[in-house]
Amino acid sequence: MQQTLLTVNIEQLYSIYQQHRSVQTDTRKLKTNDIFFALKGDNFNGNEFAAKALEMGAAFAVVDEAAYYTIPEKMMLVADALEALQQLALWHRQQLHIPILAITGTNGKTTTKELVNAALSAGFKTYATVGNLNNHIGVPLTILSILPDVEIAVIEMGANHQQEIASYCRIALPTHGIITNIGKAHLEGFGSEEGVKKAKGELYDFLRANNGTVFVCNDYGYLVEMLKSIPHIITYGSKKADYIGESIADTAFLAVALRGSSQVGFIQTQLVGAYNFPNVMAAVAVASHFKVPENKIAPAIAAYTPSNNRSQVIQQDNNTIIMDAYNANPSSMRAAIENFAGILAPNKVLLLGAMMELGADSVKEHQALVNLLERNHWDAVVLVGGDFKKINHPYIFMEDATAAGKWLKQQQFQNTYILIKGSRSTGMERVLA
Ligand SMILES: CC(=O)N[C@H]1[C@@H](OP(=O)(O)OP(=O)(O)OC[C@H]2O[C@@H](n3ccc(=O)[nH]c3=O)[C@H](O)[C@@H]2O)O[C@H](CO)[C@@H](O)[C@@H]1O[C@H](C)C(=O)N[C@@H](C)C(=O)N[C@H](CCC(=O)N[C@@H](CCC[C@@H](N)C(=O)O)C(=O)O)C(=O)O
Ligand SMILES: Nc1ncnc2c1ncn2[C@@H]1O[C@H](COP(=O)(O)OP(=O)(O)OP(=O)(O)O)[C@@H](O)[C@H]1O
Ligand SMILES: C[C@@H](N)C(=O)N[C@H](C)C(=O)O
Repeated sequence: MQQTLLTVNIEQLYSIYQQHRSVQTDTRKLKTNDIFFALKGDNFNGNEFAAKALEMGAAFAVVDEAAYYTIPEKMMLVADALEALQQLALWHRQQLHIPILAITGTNGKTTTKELVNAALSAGFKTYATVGNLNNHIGVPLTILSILPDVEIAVIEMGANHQQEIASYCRIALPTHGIITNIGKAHLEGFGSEEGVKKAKGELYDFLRANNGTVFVCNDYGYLVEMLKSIPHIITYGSKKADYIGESIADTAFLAVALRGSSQVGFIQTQLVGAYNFPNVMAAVAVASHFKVPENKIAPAIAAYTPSNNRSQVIQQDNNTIIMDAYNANPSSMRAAIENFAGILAPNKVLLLGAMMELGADSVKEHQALVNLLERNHWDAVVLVGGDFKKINHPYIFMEDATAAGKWLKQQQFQNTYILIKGSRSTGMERVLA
């Protein structure tokens, strides 16, 4: 059926959305009455699934190829289904008169988002990004999941190139923002750490131009330098800040003692690593600012347990395994190794997978990690795959995580702390499979 491509009739689409309030881009996850958006990806053309989505019980489908506009009464044909999804999200955002806190940064976005959401939920009806649905599809899907009774929303924004955070801000219209930190990740797309700073700074640019509020870790001079002309600034950190805490991290799990006038008190977290200190403090600052009762903040943060191989602690026989295999980049690797070095434990072993998406800096960054490792004594170090193969080091090298796992089983370590970390695609969690 030949049809002219249409621009989005946003009011009609919004009226359909208001009847169902559930949007899906994947037939494999479809629920009855979802509105299906046919996206194009590397492997499939979502348009091919639109009719099937309706058969499966979708209420409506948005397609962007005329050949698939086969059931006009239940379909809308638009020029670009992804753009339609983003426009619908913006329209919905404009109907929500609530604070929206955007969180970006190199490391700790998901953990900070979860902690902030946990702390805010102790006083408000909240909605937060699920998992790390933080990109050009995930951000609009997150906004469209905010129901009318939500009082505050927390939205994670990821990026691997310039102008990406700016584009998400134009959809989410955040009123508040956090850049967790700036480090080395996705250098392939950002070019350099300076490029990462510029890209993450797009959140501050938006808040600066829109009378927004920034929560910032005052310990990071490079973030403080970026705050010029931000209308409202709330600081947290280990000294000289609106919310001051002390990190107590001599066991695997971080504890934080609040100082100054805060009544939040002492927080025993279930998070490994002193590097989670600013993530916890961000949650304290946000919840306190929004006036969540102070006696409810510490229990809410303490109850949060990480998942999905993000710094999870696993007891196996009498060994303690820190499974941090969700992702890796030079900054988070450095933080994890330095934290591991500081843990008081008799025996320590590291299995580290290669880091991805580092472009021209990749070999240099892998070499820098080896130099860092060499500053400490370890009982064993296994480096796995990728650019670890291209550098000189005194450690064991394995081609992949499966081989590293076989090696680990043969060792029969006792009373040992074992750190497992690597980029997503190295799948270092397979070491324990
Ligand atoms: C487009 C899409 O949603 N793809 C998802 C799909 O992938 P698959 O390979 O199977 O299919 P296609 O992409 O080719 O599919 C085209 C469409 O067809 C649909 N479809 C396919 C088969 C079928 O039987 N029925 C169908 O309806 C399909 O759903 C598509 O709409 O499935 C995968 C498995 O579930 C998904 O992983 C894949 O999702 C992609 C990756 C995606 O972008 N999902 C977002 C919702 C999201 O937010 N994902 C996050 C990861 C975000 C991330 O990596 N963030 C980075 C920084 C951001 C960088 C940004 N520039 C970028 O490039 O993304 C970070 O470091 O944090 C997540 O899933 O966790
Ligand atoms: N504040 C921090 N500083 C350095 N590294 C951190 C920090 N917080 C978390 N990490 C490291 O990053 C890993 C992933 O944490 P998290 O998922 O919260 O980050 P993220 O920025 O959301 O990553 P992604 O965007 O890939 O989901 C942790 O397991 C830990 O190794
Ligand atoms: C998983 C993705 N968000 C990410 O962090 N990528 C880095 C390069 C990784 O694979 O660890």
